[in-house]
Amino acid sequence: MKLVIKNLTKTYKNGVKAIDNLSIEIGTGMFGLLGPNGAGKSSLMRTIATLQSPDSGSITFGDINVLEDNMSLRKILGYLPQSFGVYPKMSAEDLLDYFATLKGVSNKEERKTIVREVLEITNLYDVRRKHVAGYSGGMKQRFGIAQLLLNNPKLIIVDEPTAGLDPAERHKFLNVLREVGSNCTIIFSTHIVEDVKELCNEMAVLNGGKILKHTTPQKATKELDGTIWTKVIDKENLEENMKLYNVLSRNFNPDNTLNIRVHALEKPSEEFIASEPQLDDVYFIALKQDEPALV
Ligand SMILES: Nc1ncnc2c1ncn2[C@@H]1O[C@H](COP(=O)(O)OP(=O)(O)OP(=O)(O)O)[C@@H](O)[C@H]1O
Repeated sequence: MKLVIKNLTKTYKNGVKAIDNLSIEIGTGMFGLLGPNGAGKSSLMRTIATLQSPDSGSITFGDINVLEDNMSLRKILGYLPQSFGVYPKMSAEDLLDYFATLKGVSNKEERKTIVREVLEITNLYDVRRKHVAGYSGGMKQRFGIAQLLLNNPKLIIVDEPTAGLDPAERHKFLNVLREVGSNCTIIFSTHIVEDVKELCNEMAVLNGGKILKHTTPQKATKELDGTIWTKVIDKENLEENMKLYNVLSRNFNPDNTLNIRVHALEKPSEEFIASEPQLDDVYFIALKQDEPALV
């Protein structure tokens, strides 16, 4: 099923336009929504999840007119907000059983089956009797996925789920999403480029409430072939290099020198070395092109 968003605009009461005439189509699979803090990711996700109304525009998912028929969407929606709040002192198994009851699974045996299934998918079966309140950050996020899977959703929205997870937990979490994502639409927001690279078959860069680029990770990096260059510089020379070249990013080396990455159609000068394009480059180029020109 396809999610189709047309001319969506959302302005908050304080006057901030968080979504600005945004249009996009998202098909089945893992879709990564990449953007810096304040880009409008959560605003877009909350609007799709029917938790807030836009000023104007339309959203459809398959045959469902999302803005006019909230309930039909909610039945097939799984949503994991940025922070899920405080968990009661209940075991994961009991809490999921309770959530399943709330979601309308009234038959006890049916609940038992679905709860076991979602615990297994999220790798929490062995710790099902532990209190969710005592889970690690990564386990809590996987529990978040377990709860949203209870109604077998066709559209899953997860808002920055890897923020604050250590590398091992992040890896486990992404594996769970990968497994879940094969036959539904998952929209996954993040400011970690690596998440999108590892997980998503499609992606968009969002900033200022607008889609700056909609592409696939493979296509986007291929487009940059032959245009990314690196050079080692002394940190004192950064400003000068920033003036001369289109510097996308810089990293410190152990000897306190800097490695700069530059975008240019031709080799900018002799000292530069050609470099393989990375998804980070795609992200920084999209954001830079959106910057107002410096006067
Ligand atoms: N309830 C609200 N009332 C007023 N302004 C808001 C509200 N929610 C978000 N904003 C503003 O809207 C803009 C977009 O915020 P949003 O949270 O959607 O961005 P985001 O990309 O999810 O950022 P983050 O990664 O920091 O969560 C920001 O300028 C933010 O301050």
